[in-house]
Amino acid sequence: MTGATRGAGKEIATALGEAGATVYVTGRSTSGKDSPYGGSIFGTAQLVSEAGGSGVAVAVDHEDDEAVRELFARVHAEHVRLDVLVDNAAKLVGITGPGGFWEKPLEAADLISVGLRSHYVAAYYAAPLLIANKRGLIVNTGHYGAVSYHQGPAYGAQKAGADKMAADMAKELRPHGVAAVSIWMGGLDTERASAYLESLPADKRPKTKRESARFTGRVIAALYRQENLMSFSGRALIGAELGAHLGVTDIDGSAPASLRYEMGGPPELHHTLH
Ligand SMILES: NC(=O)c1ccc[n+]([C@@H]2O[C@H](COP(=O)([O-])OP(=O)(O)OC[C@H]3O[C@@H](n4cnc5c(N)ncnc54)[C@H](O)[C@@H]3O)[C@@H](O)[C@H]2O)c1
Repeated sequence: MTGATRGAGKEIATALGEAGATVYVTGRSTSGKDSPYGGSIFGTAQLVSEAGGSGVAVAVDHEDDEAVRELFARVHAEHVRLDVLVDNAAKLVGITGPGGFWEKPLEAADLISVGLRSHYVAAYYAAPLLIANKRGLIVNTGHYGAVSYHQGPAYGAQKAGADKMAADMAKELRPHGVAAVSIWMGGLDTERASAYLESLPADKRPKTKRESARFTGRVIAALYRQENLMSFSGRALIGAELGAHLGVTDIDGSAPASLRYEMGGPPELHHTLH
């Protein structure tokens, strides 16, 4: 689980812990004090273990290819097998706020590095382990911004790129029984997103119901258990629709709403699944 000190990654990791998984939790922060949003790899690893799994904190900067190689070498040395890679680490800096992309910090483009290139690098080192297992799943955390305007061109390129990367990886991994998908999440009340929304005037805050990233983690766990896992491979999937298909509900028992008709989406599940 990459990029799991806080936000979506923390909740997805915890849900995988609920499913009994050993989860290698990556990120840079070991103290939670180096980000305004808090959160550390140790904090998340503890949540995974408290949820019923086994959390392993590994400090990894996903800009550092060698650190990523060492991560998977460690997974191999300690467990030999790997079932699921969730690629989620994302450098979301300078993206939000008013103005055109040229008026915001150039750092926004770093999302292509940590958020897209980093997904490729993690999958590159994870693939041999997943292939050796003869069954596996790579998930890129995604969003409707892949097909509609959301937070500008860097965000859109990263989201569309992550979907295409999953599709093309899926083609090459299929003969090995390894699936690759993107799962689009709706609006989440993460620490970073909540701080941003609170900075907006009340009438500018989105009215759509939020979903939890724990839900996404539960959907990933359920997807991995499907006998027909490979029939999902290569697709961008709206988490709310996939959850409904797999019978997964959110932590409050509700069914998150698909935002397909507000924000666009990929082909509907029932069009291509059999
Ligand atoms: N928050 C939402 O509402 C929402 C909705 C849909 C999709 N998403 C997507 O989910 C993903 C995660 O979003 P989030 O809201 O949890 O963001 P976040 O900023 O809260 O979390 C990003 C994670 O990536 C980590 N990270 C950043 N740079 C890193 C690096 N160099 N090395 C290692 N880890 C690094 C951070 O430490 C953090 O753990 C993003 O792609 C985002 O666009 C978010």
